[in-house]
Amino acid sequence: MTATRLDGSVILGEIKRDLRARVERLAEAGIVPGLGTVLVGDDPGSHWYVGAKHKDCAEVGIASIRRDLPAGSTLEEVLDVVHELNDDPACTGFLVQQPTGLDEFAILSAVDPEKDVDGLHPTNLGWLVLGKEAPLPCTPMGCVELLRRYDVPIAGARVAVVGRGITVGRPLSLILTRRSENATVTICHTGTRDLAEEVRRADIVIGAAGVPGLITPDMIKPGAALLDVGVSRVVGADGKSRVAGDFHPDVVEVAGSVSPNPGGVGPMTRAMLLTNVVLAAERQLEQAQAGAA
Ligand SMILES: Nc1nc2c(c(=O)[nH]1)N[C@@H](CN(C=O)c1ccc(C(=O)N[C@@H](CCC(=O)O)C(=O)O)cc1)CN2
Repeated sequence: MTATRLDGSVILGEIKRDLRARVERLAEAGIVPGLGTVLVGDDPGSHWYVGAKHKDCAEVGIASIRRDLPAGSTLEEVLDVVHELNDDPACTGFLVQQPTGLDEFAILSAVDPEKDVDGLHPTNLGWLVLGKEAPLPCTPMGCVELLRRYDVPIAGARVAVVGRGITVGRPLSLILTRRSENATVTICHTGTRDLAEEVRRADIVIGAAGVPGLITPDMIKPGAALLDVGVSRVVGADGKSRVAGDFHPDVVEVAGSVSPNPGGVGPMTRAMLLTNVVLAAERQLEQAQAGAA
């Protein structure tokens, strides 16, 4: 079987084109969306992610506000920058790049929920639980959008989400069980008695455990769609570091479709971030127009 490649880079390009048109319409109304990022420390991966986000913004016409803090910054110093961005009218939405090595809950809670383009503020996660509209987390929405764009049936599908983290596994399972998605979801984690059995039943498998090669070909139902969210770094026999996903590479022999890694869910995470920034700006325009009427 030759698995279809669920190419996130191609979809990122399409989404950027659509967003550029929406940003132009906002500009006609006098609004320039602005994305703020807060980066703590000198982790090369985090620097790459933040740099990529600002490059994406430039291509779409979104202004960039970048606050880089040195390693060893305190929680208070990070919170000062968060409060500054909460109050900055040029900043439509912002995020604090994770991990910071600090109290992530205190940081997430300090972000103005209306500017929370990561969709990870407790209030916004609460709205998701309640089924109300609010900014949605970027990686989970990226997974759903990737499946939609490649016409992978979601309604009625059995989905195994491997990983129960706050940024991916848990919110993704909530999104997939909304009426608009209508999937049946099993969340697998370190306490799952028989991972292979749970995964083998699934039409769609999301690997979000961060354990390289955890999900092997014998666990895959023939024809299933696989999304790899794992971004562990391993050193190969050549001594070079590379990204290793949660799926064993040979799963392509059994699956119907597979997201490459890199090039799958990562670019979709960036696409959803841009979408959240534009949506936040559109909401702010609507509120301003309603206030003026
Ligand atoms: N505040 C947040 N922090 C983090 C998030 C997040 O959603 N919000 N997610 C991850 C990192 N992340 C976004 O910030 C992210 C991950 C991957 C990519 C990406 O495009 N990856 C490329 C390959 C990169 C490589 O070669 O290493 C790909 O998959 O093709 C973008 C953003 C943790 N922190």
